[in-house]
Amino acid sequence: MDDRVHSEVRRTATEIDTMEIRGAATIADAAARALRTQATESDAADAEAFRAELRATARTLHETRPTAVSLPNALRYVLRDMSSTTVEGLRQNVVDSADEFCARLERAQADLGQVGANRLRDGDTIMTHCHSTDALACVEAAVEQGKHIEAVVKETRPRNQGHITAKRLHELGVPVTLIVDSAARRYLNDVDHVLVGADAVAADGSVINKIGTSGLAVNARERGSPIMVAAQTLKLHPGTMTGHTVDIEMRDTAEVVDDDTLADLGTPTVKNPAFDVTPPRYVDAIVTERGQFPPESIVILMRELFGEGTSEPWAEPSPRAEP
Ligand SMILES: O=P(O)(O)OC[C@H]1O[C@H](OP(=O)(O)O)[C@H](O)[C@@H]1O
Repeated sequence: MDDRVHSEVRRTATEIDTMEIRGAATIADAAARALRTQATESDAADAEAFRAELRATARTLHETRPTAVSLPNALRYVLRDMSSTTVEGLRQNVVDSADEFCARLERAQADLGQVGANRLRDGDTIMTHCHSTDALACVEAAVEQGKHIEAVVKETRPRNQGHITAKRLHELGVPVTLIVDSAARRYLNDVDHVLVGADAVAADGSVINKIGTSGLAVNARERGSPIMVAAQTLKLHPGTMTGHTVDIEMRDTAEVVDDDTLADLGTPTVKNPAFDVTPPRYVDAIVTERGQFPPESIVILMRELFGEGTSEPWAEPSPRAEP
Protein backbone atom coordinates (compact mmCIF):
# COMPACT_ATOMS: atom_id res chain seq x y z
CA MET A 1 0.00 0.00 0.00
CA ASP A 2 1.06 3.60 -0.64
CA ASP A 3 3.06 5.13 2.26
CA ARG A 4 0.97 8.29 2.20
CA VAL A 5 -2.17 6.34 3.12
CA HIS A 6 -3.10 6.77 6.80
CA SER A 7 -2.98 3.62 8.99
CA GLU A 8 -6.70 3.87 9.80
CA VAL A 9 -7.51 3.95 6.08
CA ARG A 10 -5.25 0.94 5.51
CA ARG A 11 -7.16 -0.89 8.21
CA THR A 12 -10.46 -0.06 6.50
CA ALA A 13 -9.06 -1.30 3.16
CA THR A 14 -7.96 -4.57 4.77
CA GLU A 15 -11.35 -5.02 6.44
CA ILE A 16 -13.14 -4.50 3.11
CA ASP A 17 -10.77 -7.00 1.48
CA THR A 18 -11.35 -9.65 4.17
CA MET A 19 -15.09 -8.86 4.24
CA GLU A 20 -15.25 -7.83 7.90
CA ILE A 21 -16.74 -4.76 6.24
CA ARG A 22 -19.10 -6.06 3.54
CA GLY A 23 -22.31 -5.30 1.67
CA ALA A 24 -22.26 -2.72 -1.09
CA ALA A 25 -23.78 0.18 0.88
CA THR A 26 -21.69 -0.52 4.00
CA ILE A 27 -18.50 -0.63 1.91
CA ALA A 28 -19.39 2.74 0.33
CA ASP A 29 -20.05 4.29 3.73
CA ALA A 30 -16.73 2.98 5.10
CA ALA A 31 -14.84 4.24 2.03
CA ALA A 32 -16.32 7.76 2.33
CA ARG A 33 -15.39 7.87 6.04
CA ALA A 34 -11.86 6.65 5.20
CA LEU A 35 -11.36 9.49 2.69
CA ARG A 36 -12.61 11.90 5.37
CA THR A 37 -10.04 10.52 7.84
CA GLN A 38 -7.25 10.86 5.28
CA ALA A 39 -8.24 14.48 4.59
CA THR A 40 -8.47 15.36 8.28
CA GLU A 41 -5.14 13.74 9.15
CA SER A 42 -3.20 14.88 6.08
CA ASP A 43 -0.08 16.99 6.61
CA ALA A 44 0.42 17.60 2.89
CA ALA A 45 2.62 20.64 2.23
CA ASP A 46 0.54 22.08 -0.59
CA ALA A 47 -2.67 21.61 -2.56
CA GLU A 48 -1.04 19.48 -5.25
CA ALA A 49 0.43 17.07 -2.69
CA PHE A 50 -2.95 16.89 -0.93
CA ARG A 51 -4.75 16.00 -4.17
CA ALA A 52 -2.15 13.33 -5.01
CA GLU A 53 -2.45 11.87 -1.50
CA LEU A 54 -6.25 11.66 -1.70
CA ARG A 55 -6.05 10.08 -5.17
CA ALA A 56 -3.63 7.47 -3.80
CA THR A 57 -6.02 6.81 -0.92
CA ALA A 58 -8.95 6.38 -3.33
CA ARG A 59 -6.87 3.95 -5.40
CA THR A 60 -5.97 1.90 -2.30
CA LEU A 61 -9.63 1.66 -1.29
CA HIS A 62 -10.76 0.90 -4.83
CA GLU A 63 -8.32 -2.00 -5.22
CA THR A 64 -9.93 -3.99 -2.38
CA ARG A 65 -12.99 -5.49 -4.14
CA PRO A 66 -13.83 -5.08 -7.82
CA THR A 67 -17.57 -5.72 -8.22
CA ALA A 68 -19.59 -3.44 -5.93
CA VAL A 69 -19.81 -0.19 -7.93
CA SER A 70 -20.96 1.63 -4.80
CA LEU A 71 -17.26 1.80 -3.90
CA PRO A 72 -16.01 3.84 -6.92
CA ASN A 73 -19.28 5.79 -6.90
CA ALA A 74 -18.61 6.78 -3.27
CA LEU A 75 -14.98 7.73 -3.97
CA ARG A 76 -16.04 9.82 -6.96
CA TYR A 77 -18.71 11.62 -4.95
CA VAL A 78 -16.39 12.51 -2.08
CA LEU A 79 -13.57 13.70 -4.36
CA ARG A 80 -15.80 15.48 -6.84
CA ASP A 81 -14.65 18.94 -5.88
CA MET A 82 -10.85 19.19 -5.64
CA SER A 83 -10.63 22.63 -7.17
CA SER A 84 -9.53 24.67 -4.14
CA THR A 85 -6.00 26.02 -4.29
CA THR A 86 -5.26 25.61 -0.57
CA VAL A 87 -4.85 22.54 1.64
CA GLU A 88 -7.40 23.89 4.14
CA GLY A 89 -9.93 24.52 1.36
CA LEU A 90 -9.48 21.03 -0.06
CA ARG A 91 -9.64 19.44 3.39
CA GLN A 92 -12.96 21.18 4.04
CA ASN A 93 -14.35 20.11 0.64
CA VAL A 94 -13.55 16.44 1.29
CA VAL A 95 -14.95 16.52 4.84
CA ASP A 96 -18.17 18.24 3.69
CA SER A 97 -18.62 15.87 0.74
CA ALA A 98 -18.00 12.77 2.89
CA ASP A 99 -20.53 13.93 5.51
CA GLU A 100 -23.06 14.73 2.80
CA PHE A 101 -22.48 11.36 1.14
CA CYS A 102 -23.04 9.37 4.36
CA ALA A 103 -26.21 11.34 5.15
CA ARG A 104 -27.55 10.83 1.60
CA LEU A 105 -26.80 7.11 1.77
CA GLU A 106 -28.86 6.72 4.93
CA ARG A 107 -31.73 8.80 3.55
CA ALA A 108 -31.71 6.95 0.22
CA GLN A 109 -31.98 3.61 1.98
CA ALA A 110 -34.91 4.81 4.09
CA ASP A 111 -36.69 6.23 0.99
CA LEU A 112 -36.04 3.04 -0.98
CA GLY A 113 -37.47 1.06 1.94
CA GLN A 114 -40.79 2.92 1.63
CA VAL A 115 -41.00 2.18 -2.10
CA GLY A 116 -40.18 -1.51 -1.62
CA ALA A 117 -42.62 -1.82 1.29
CA ASN A 118 -45.47 -0.69 -0.97
CA ARG A 119 -44.90 -3.80 -3.10
CA LEU A 120 -45.31 -6.09 -0.07
CA ARG A 121 -48.81 -6.96 1.17
CA ASP A 122 -49.91 -7.91 4.65
CA GLY A 123 -49.35 -11.66 5.04
CA ASP A 124 -46.71 -11.98 2.28
CA THR A 125 -43.77 -14.37 2.47
CA ILE A 126 -40.47 -13.34 0.91
CA MET A 127 -37.42 -15.37 -0.05
CA THR A 128 -34.02 -13.74 0.45
CA HIS A 129 -30.51 -14.46 -0.82
CA CYS A 130 -27.35 -13.23 0.96
CA HIS A 131 -27.61 -10.15 3.21
CA SER A 132 -28.62 -6.80 1.77
CA THR A 133 -29.30 -3.72 3.87
CA ASP A 134 -31.30 -2.24 0.96
CA ALA A 135 -33.54 -5.34 0.83
CA LEU A 136 -33.97 -5.37 4.61
CA ALA A 137 -34.96 -1.68 4.54
CA CYS A 138 -38.03 -2.71 2.47
CA VAL A 139 -39.03 -5.35 5.01
CA GLU A 140 -38.42 -2.98 7.91
CA ALA A 141 -40.66 -0.32 6.34
CA ALA A 142 -43.39 -2.91 5.62
CA VAL A 143 -43.30 -4.06 9.24
CA GLU A 144 -43.52 -0.43 10.37
CA GLN A 145 -46.61 -0.08 8.15
CA GLY A 146 -48.12 -2.84 10.31
CA LYS A 147 -47.82 -5.63 7.73
CA HIS A 148 -47.14 -9.20 8.82
CA ILE A 149 -44.25 -10.53 6.71
CA GLU A 150 -42.62 -13.97 6.85
CA ALA A 151 -39.32 -14.98 5.27
CA VAL A 152 -37.62 -17.99 3.75
CA VAL A 153 -33.90 -17.25 4.06
CA LYS A 154 -31.27 -19.01 1.92
CA GLU A 155 -28.08 -19.58 3.89
CA THR A 156 -25.93 -18.42 0.92
CA ARG A 157 -22.82 -20.54 0.75
CA PRO A 158 -19.90 -20.22 1.01
CA ARG A 159 -19.93 -17.38 3.56
CA ASN A 160 -23.46 -17.90 4.93
CA GLN A 161 -24.49 -14.23 4.90
CA GLY A 162 -28.05 -15.61 5.10
CA HIS A 163 -27.38 -16.05 8.82
CA ILE A 164 -27.03 -12.27 9.18
CA THR A 165 -30.32 -11.82 7.31
CA ALA A 166 -32.05 -14.39 9.54
CA LYS A 167 -30.84 -12.57 12.65
CA ARG A 168 -31.88 -9.11 11.43
CA LEU A 169 -35.32 -10.34 10.35
CA HIS A 170 -35.80 -12.01 13.73
CA GLU A 171 -34.95 -8.66 15.37
CA LEU A 172 -37.70 -7.07 13.23
CA GLY A 173 -40.18 -9.69 14.46
CA VAL A 174 -40.33 -11.50 11.09
CA PRO A 175 -40.71 -15.31 11.40
CA VAL A 176 -37.82 -16.96 9.51
CA THR A 177 -37.40 -20.34 7.85
CA LEU A 178 -33.71 -20.97 7.11
CA ILE A 179 -32.95 -23.29 4.18
CA VAL A 180 -29.87 -24.59 2.36
CA ASP A 181 -29.38 -22.96 -1.05
CA SER A 182 -30.31 -26.09 -2.97
CA ALA A 183 -33.76 -26.17 -1.30
CA ALA A 184 -34.76 -22.83 -2.85
CA ARG A 185 -36.84 -24.24 -5.72
CA ARG A 186 -38.75 -26.49 -3.33
CA TYR A 187 -39.78 -23.48 -1.20
CA LEU A 188 -40.51 -21.05 -4.04
CA ASN A 189 -44.05 -22.46 -4.07
CA ASP A 190 -44.56 -20.90 -0.64
CA VAL A 191 -43.29 -17.38 -1.38
CA ASP A 192 -44.92 -14.26 -2.82
CA HIS A 193 -41.72 -12.36 -3.69
CA VAL A 194 -38.04 -13.03 -4.10
CA LEU A 195 -36.30 -10.01 -2.57
CA VAL A 196 -32.56 -9.47 -3.16
CA GLY A 197 -30.07 -6.61 -3.18
CA ALA A 198 -27.47 -5.71 -5.80
CA ASP A 199 -23.77 -4.96 -5.95
CA ALA A 200 -24.15 -3.30 -9.34
CA VAL A 201 -26.88 -2.68 -11.89
CA ALA A 202 -25.83 -2.41 -15.54
CA ALA A 203 -27.29 -0.05 -18.14
CA ASP A 204 -29.22 -2.89 -19.81
CA GLY A 205 -30.93 -3.69 -16.48
CA SER A 206 -28.78 -6.74 -15.64
CA VAL A 207 -28.36 -7.20 -11.92
CA ILE A 208 -24.99 -8.21 -10.50
CA ASN A 209 -25.51 -9.77 -7.10
CA LYS A 210 -24.28 -12.60 -4.86
CA ILE A 211 -23.54 -15.83 -6.69
CA GLY A 212 -26.73 -17.89 -6.90
CA THR A 213 -29.04 -14.94 -7.59
CA SER A 214 -29.38 -15.72 -11.30
CA GLY A 215 -30.32 -19.37 -10.72
CA LEU A 216 -32.81 -18.28 -8.08
CA ALA A 217 -34.32 -15.72 -10.45
CA VAL A 218 -34.71 -18.28 -13.28
CA ASN A 219 -36.43 -20.72 -10.90
CA ALA A 220 -38.62 -17.96 -9.48
CA ARG A 221 -39.73 -16.94 -12.96
CA GLU A 222 -40.59 -20.55 -13.76
CA ARG A 223 -42.64 -20.72 -10.56
CA GLY A 224 -44.27 -17.32 -11.20
CA SER A 225 -42.83 -15.60 -8.10
CA PRO A 226 -41.95 -11.94 -8.78
CA ILE A 227 -38.31 -10.93 -8.35
CA MET A 228 -37.69 -7.58 -6.73
CA VAL A 229 -34.22 -6.06 -6.54
CA ALA A 230 -33.61 -3.40 -3.87
CA ALA A 231 -30.79 -1.19 -5.10
CA GLN A 232 -30.32 2.46 -4.30
CA THR A 233 -28.97 4.52 -7.19
CA LEU A 234 -25.48 4.21 -5.72
CA LYS A 235 -25.49 0.69 -7.25
CA LEU A 236 -25.98 1.94 -10.82
CA HIS A 237 -22.81 1.32 -12.82
CA PRO A 238 -22.03 4.35 -15.00
CA GLY A 239 -19.28 2.56 -16.97
CA THR A 240 -21.79 0.11 -18.44
CA MET A 241 -23.40 2.99 -20.37
CA THR A 242 -20.25 3.17 -22.47
CA GLY A 243 -19.81 -0.56 -23.00
CA HIS A 244 -17.72 -1.57 -19.98
CA THR A 245 -18.60 -4.85 -18.31
CA VAL A 246 -18.67 -5.47 -14.56
CA ASP A 247 -15.71 -7.35 -13.16
CA ILE A 248 -16.83 -10.46 -11.23
CA GLU A 249 -14.71 -11.02 -8.12
CA MET A 250 -13.12 -14.46 -7.74
CA ARG A 251 -12.46 -15.13 -4.06
CA ASP A 252 -10.12 -17.49 -2.21
CA THR A 253 -11.03 -21.15 -2.67
CA ALA A 254 -10.45 -21.69 1.06
CA GLU A 255 -13.91 -20.16 1.53
CA VAL A 256 -15.30 -23.23 -0.28
CA VAL A 257 -13.12 -26.07 1.02
CA ASP A 258 -10.24 -26.30 3.51
CA ASP A 259 -6.79 -27.58 2.53
CA ASP A 260 -7.07 -31.01 4.23
CA THR A 261 -10.43 -31.77 2.61
CA LEU A 262 -9.11 -30.52 -0.71
CA ALA A 263 -6.10 -32.88 -0.52
CA ASP A 264 -8.41 -35.74 0.45
CA LEU A 265 -10.53 -35.08 -2.65
CA GLY A 266 -7.47 -35.39 -4.90
CA THR A 267 -6.95 -31.63 -5.19
CA PRO A 268 -9.63 -30.81 -7.78
CA THR A 269 -9.79 -27.33 -9.27
CA VAL A 270 -12.04 -25.16 -7.11
CA LYS A 271 -13.74 -21.98 -8.32
CA ASN A 272 -15.27 -19.37 -6.05
CA PRO A 273 -16.93 -16.52 -7.97
CA ALA A 274 -18.58 -14.11 -5.53
CA PHE A 275 -21.22 -12.75 -7.91
CA ASP A 276 -23.28 -13.55 -10.98
CA VAL A 277 -25.31 -11.64 -13.55
CA THR A 278 -29.10 -11.91 -13.70
CA PRO A 279 -30.41 -10.81 -17.12
CA PRO A 280 -33.15 -8.16 -17.04
CA ARG A 281 -35.83 -10.56 -18.33
CA TYR A 282 -35.77 -12.38 -14.98
CA VAL A 283 -36.21 -9.21 -12.90
CA ASP A 284 -39.65 -7.69 -12.28
CA ALA A 285 -38.67 -4.43 -10.58
CA ILE A 286 -35.61 -2.53 -9.46
CA VAL A 287 -36.56 -0.56 -6.37
CA THR A 288 -34.53 2.61 -5.78
CA GLU A 289 -34.94 5.74 -3.64
CA ARG A 290 -36.22 7.41 -6.84
CA GLY A 291 -39.07 4.96 -7.28
CA GLN A 292 -39.34 1.51 -8.86
CA PHE A 293 -38.19 0.79 -12.41
CA PRO A 294 -38.64 -2.07 -14.85
CA PRO A 295 -35.01 -3.17 -15.47
CA GLU A 296 -35.13 -2.17 -19.15
CA SER A 297 -35.75 1.49 -18.27
CA ILE A 298 -33.06 1.89 -15.62
CA VAL A 299 -30.75 3.40 -18.25
CA ILE A 300 -32.96 6.51 -18.34
CA LEU A 301 -32.30 7.09 -14.64
CA MET A 302 -28.58 6.39 -15.16
CA ARG A 303 -28.34 9.04 -17.90
CA GLU A 304 -30.11 11.53 -15.68
CA LEU A 305 -27.75 10.85 -12.75
CA PHE A 306 -24.41 10.41 -14.52
CA GLY A 307 -24.76 12.07 -17.90
CA GLU A 308 -22.86 10.04 -20.48
CA GLY A 309 -19.92 8.96 -18.37
CA THR A 310 -17.58 9.62 -15.45
CA SER A 311 -13.86 9.80 -14.85
CA GLU A 312 -12.26 7.90 -12.02
CA PRO A 313 -11.12 9.90 -8.96
CA TRP A 314 -7.81 8.04 -8.64
CA ALA A 315 -6.73 8.79 -12.20
CA GLU A 316 -4.09 11.45 -12.69
CA PRO A 317 -5.67 14.55 -14.22
CA SER A 318 -4.74 15.02 -17.88
CA PRO A 319 -2.02 17.66 -18.25
CA ARG A 320 -3.41 21.10 -19.03
CA ALA A 321 -2.53 22.42 -22.47
CA GLU A 322 -0.06 25.30 -22.32
CA PRO A 323 -1.58 28.54 -23.57
O1 LIG B 1 -25.72 -2.64 -0.12
P1 LIG B 1 -26.44 -3.81 0.46
O2 LIG B 1 -27.89 -3.84 0.05
O3 LIG B 1 -26.28 -3.91 1.98
O4 LIG B 1 -25.75 -5.14 -0.10
C1 LIG B 1 -25.76 -5.43 -1.47
C2 LIG B 1 -25.06 -6.72 -1.76
O5 LIG B 1 -23.75 -6.77 -1.18
C3 LIG B 1 -23.46 -8.14 -0.83
O6 LIG B 1 -22.21 -8.54 -1.30
P2 LIG B 1 -21.00 -8.97 -0.31
O7 LIG B 1 -21.57 -9.78 0.84
O8 LIG B 1 -20.30 -7.71 0.14
O9 LIG B 1 -20.09 -9.83 -1.17
C4 LIG B 1 -24.60 -8.99 -1.38
O10 LIG B 1 -24.36 -9.46 -2.68
C5 LIG B 1 -25.74 -7.99 -1.29
O11 LIG B 1 -26.86 -8.35 -2.05
